[in-house]
Amino acid sequence: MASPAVKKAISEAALQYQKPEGKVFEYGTAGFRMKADLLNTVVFAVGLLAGLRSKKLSGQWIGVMVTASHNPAEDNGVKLVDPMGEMLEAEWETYATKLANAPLDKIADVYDELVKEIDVKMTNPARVVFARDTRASGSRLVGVLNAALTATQVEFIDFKYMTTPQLHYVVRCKNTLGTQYQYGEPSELGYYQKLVDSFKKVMRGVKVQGSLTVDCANGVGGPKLRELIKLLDTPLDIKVINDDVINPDSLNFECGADYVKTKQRAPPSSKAGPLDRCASLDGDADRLVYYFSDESNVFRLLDGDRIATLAASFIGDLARSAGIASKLKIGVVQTAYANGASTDYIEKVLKLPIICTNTGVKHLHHAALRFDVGVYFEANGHGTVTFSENALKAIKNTEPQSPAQQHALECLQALTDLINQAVGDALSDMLLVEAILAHKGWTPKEWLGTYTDLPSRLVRVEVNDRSIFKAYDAERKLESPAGLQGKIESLQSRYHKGRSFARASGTEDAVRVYAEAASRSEADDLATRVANAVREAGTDGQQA
Ligand SMILES: CC(=O)N[C@H]1[C@@H](OP(=O)(O)O)O[C@H](CO)[C@@H](O)[C@@H]1O
Ligand SMILES: [Mg+2]
Repeated sequence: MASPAVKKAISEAALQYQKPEGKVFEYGTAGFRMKADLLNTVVFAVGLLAGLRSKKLSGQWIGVMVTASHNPAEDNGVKLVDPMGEMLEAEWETYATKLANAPLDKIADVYDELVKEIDVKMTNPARVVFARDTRASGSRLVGVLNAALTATQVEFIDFKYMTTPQLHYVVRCKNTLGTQYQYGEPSELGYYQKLVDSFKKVMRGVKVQGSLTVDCANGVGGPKLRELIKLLDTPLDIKVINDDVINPDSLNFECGADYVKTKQRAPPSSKAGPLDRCASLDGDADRLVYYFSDESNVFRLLDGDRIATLAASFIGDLARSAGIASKLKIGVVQTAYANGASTDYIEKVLKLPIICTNTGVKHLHHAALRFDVGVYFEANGHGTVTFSENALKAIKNTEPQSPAQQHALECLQALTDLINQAVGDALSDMLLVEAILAHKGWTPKEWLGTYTDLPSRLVRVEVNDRSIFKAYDAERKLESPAGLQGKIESLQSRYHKGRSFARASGTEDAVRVYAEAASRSEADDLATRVANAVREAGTDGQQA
């Protein structure tokens, strides 16, 4: 039970805020995310829950990240990070939703009910670390978080500005400090040092060709990348662009990974020439996509599917050279949004198993852990590679019989440090891609040449109530509204290599339609037709 003093402190602190009328909050794919003006009471609730989560886990550090990633500058959001740097456990999402929707004059009672329901030992310590991206509303929201943590007597550290993956890193470091699993120094400098040291090891004997232009979405990734570059005295010529964090409106505006992926074009500000290697981060630097203009000035995208195939093929080759391929189950995790050509390439050329999961990295991460080396990326560029205990042991304990084998083992060892094990991380993924291209001696052109993407189209359809769109089979099919799935299947069967699906977005009030087919016009046509069918099904109820 919460003490009367704590309940009183919660009630008093809560009274400073006002709940937006008629708004129902839900902890979704990426925590809570909406217009920043509406978030005070939500952040307050998340602060309360973070303390409870830590107490429930005997005082392990819990993270709170204030960010709305690739959303417009006026939005913001908040999400919780579990002790090993993973996303919040699913069951606790419902507690977050419950607390966020509690009326303010009852919030202390709802908090107390949760303490009983979850069976939290209130005498346990509670520890929280938090950080935020560069959004203007961040400082106000961090103030609210501070008020909730103070009211519930939680020990906390404010890491100020950080990328989302940096905060995940710090959480994992804090909770493994002094153990045999110590992940690194729990500081921003510790994060850079780990990346820089491992990158140097991976790069032994190889050289990066040409420069890399990195578009930082005018978000927190810009200043952080500059810090990383300062420490990276390895020859890597990085040109940082779109790193304006002074003008708050520039965040994600006509730049960033989401812009590049959805518009399938480079940011207009890009001055890169033909065949120049370019990359874009998103607003909180957990997504990365690569691209370039070819000789005919045609834009070429190298998205998350490409990063996954590149990483899987490289790690597979290394495991063979290291003589441990038979001990490692390497697999790839994708979502329905993965381009069909990438799926084909993984199955037929790389000959690796694939798991398809629901959208949202927590689903992919979870599935990746079923492999010794689990390569997971969403097509939009969010992902990483996980290594199992068994993989780490095999890499560490194998006695090399030749210099080549030793080199491969050392390279694999360094990769386990270079790759962020907690969560997808644009800066870490970028160094990974640079290292692989250097090892393979590839320009982006050779990388693109591994397979040919099927033309695809993503359409956003606004409907009255997206909750009626219920998906199954890793969101590749719809069970309701009745009859819609049949229509989609009949439409896609009319196109060569046609594949289409629709699902309710977890982060926006819309239904997303994806379509791919053998040609651009067929993919566009299929997307339009399925979108029309979705629109009709979404308004049927109202017309009747
Ligand atoms: C098609 C697409 O890109 N969907 C995104 C988007 O989810 P939706 O549930 O589709 O809104 O935001 C998620 C959180 O950032 C991200 O994980 C996911 O990949
Ligand atoms: Mg992001």
